[in-house]
Amino acid sequence: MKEYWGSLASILGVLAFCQSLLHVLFPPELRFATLKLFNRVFNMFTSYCYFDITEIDGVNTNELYNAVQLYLSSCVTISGSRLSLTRALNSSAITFGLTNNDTIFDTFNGVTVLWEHIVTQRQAQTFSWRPLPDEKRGFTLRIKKKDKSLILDSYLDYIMEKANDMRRKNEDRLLYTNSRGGSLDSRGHPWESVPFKHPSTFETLAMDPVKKAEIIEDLKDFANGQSFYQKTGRAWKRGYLLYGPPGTGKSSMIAAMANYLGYDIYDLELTEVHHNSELRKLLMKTSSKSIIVIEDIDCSIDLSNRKKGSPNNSSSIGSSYCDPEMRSGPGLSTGDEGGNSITLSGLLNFTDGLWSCCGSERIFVFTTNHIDKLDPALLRSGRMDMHVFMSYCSFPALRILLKNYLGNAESDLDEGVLKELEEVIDKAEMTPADISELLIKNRRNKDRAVIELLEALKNKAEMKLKSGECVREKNLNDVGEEEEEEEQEKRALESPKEGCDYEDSIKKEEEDEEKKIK
Ligand SMILES: Nc1ncnc2c1ncn2[C@@H]1O[C@H](COP(=O)(O)OP(=O)(O)OP(=O)(O)O)[C@@H](O)[C@H]1O
Ligand SMILES: [Mg+2]
Repeated sequence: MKEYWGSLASILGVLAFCQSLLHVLFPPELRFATLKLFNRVFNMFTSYCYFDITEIDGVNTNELYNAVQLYLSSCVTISGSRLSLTRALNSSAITFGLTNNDTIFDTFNGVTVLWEHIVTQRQAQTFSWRPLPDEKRGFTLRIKKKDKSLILDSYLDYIMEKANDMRRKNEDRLLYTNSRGGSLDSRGHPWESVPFKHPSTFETLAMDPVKKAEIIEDLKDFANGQSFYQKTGRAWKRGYLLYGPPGTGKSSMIAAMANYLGYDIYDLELTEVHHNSELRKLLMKTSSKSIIVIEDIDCSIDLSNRKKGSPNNSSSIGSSYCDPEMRSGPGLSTGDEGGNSITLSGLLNFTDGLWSCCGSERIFVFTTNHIDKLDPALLRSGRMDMHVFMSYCSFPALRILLKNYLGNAESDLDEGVLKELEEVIDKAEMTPADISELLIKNRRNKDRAVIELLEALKNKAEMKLKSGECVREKNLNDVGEEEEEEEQEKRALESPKEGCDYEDSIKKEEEDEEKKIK
């Protein structure tokens, strides 16, 4: 041990001697040039190149530093011996990062690179308009010289993209509304937002599994389809029309879509928009990766026919959304694209015109209870690419609801009861909303819940059957009466005798009248 300390002391002595020798040989003005020279010589012999990404670039925060930090948090496993944890504002997720002077290897396109997180104390505070942190932080990226041209640009692009994705997923998503009308907030923004916390997912959504899988696949293709849309010259957007009776899950489906893709939702209240130009401004202020929703579109705007009511092929709504008389009045619509009122054409341009392409990766979803009321122009592919019928509860959908509310695995349910449910469910025409209510009420007693549900379904099916029979009977009676009336009319027309009688009686009446006058 004594020897060890002895040799260490002599090494330190030699180093101190070298340092003073350097100071003598290289005065300060030469020192920098010498270091540069050393660096060059070192660079000539090393097979690596190094890139420094500092946290603060001059006085601005370096975006790339934050992106790298976030990106590396996806490479660092929780098993690491020491990790730094962060939770950003508006985020419910915790991310892991490298601590001071830690290193990590990453592989991109088959090339392995090394990242080092370097933290040093900042020298005495230099003058700055903005207070700088005490620590100087940065990442150093080490890449083999031969790989530099192969991956550097694409690797950094990939990191930025991945980090943006992660940031979006970690951040709470927002639900925007234009309920303030056309007025802007202090930042000139027409949308108001609240955190979006709807728990609906495709797993909890009760609908036909085949249709559900089709929609999920479509959404996945859309979200991963940037190059496809670029290649085919199409705007990167997609339209879904959800239609069906109330309580069949149209709004729940929108929430599930947003949760699946991690998109924000813009809930557009058309009745609050008064001009086409306002509609355009709202569109311009929506962000990419978002779902723009117009619920109950048939109630918000007269979409019966573009050609009807206006000389300019536009259906007017203006301030008269709910007044049928005013709605159909042709004089009301200016059809003015310049923006005196919202027109159907304005809405069509909103979804499919040139303006619809400002921003990208956007989904339009319209919902309605009455698809037949919508103008075919609105429904055509390119505007509404996928029409999804949300039907009354089917048997596969019922299974999902039972699992959601009662936690019933299929094996828990009695075979006989299942069979009865299957037989009666389609005849009952009950919505998932109605069934959900029944199940919530009895969720603490599973057996009772299933029995009551079965009873309710049977009653509803019976009522349906009876009302169906009544309607059929009434139709038959109506047809019978109509036929009889038709027969009488026919007879009246065909029978010349009856016709003569009628003429005779009129003649007789006239003669009586004359007699009276005389
Ligand atoms: N398909 C479904 N899957 C799961 N839950 C559903 C479904 N349909 C309805 N529900 C339940 O019923 C409630 C109402 O459903 P939702 O608001 O999605 O119906 P909707 O079709 O949008 O009705 P409306 O046409 O009246 O707007 C939801 O909160 C949800 O709990
Ligand atoms: Mg709804």
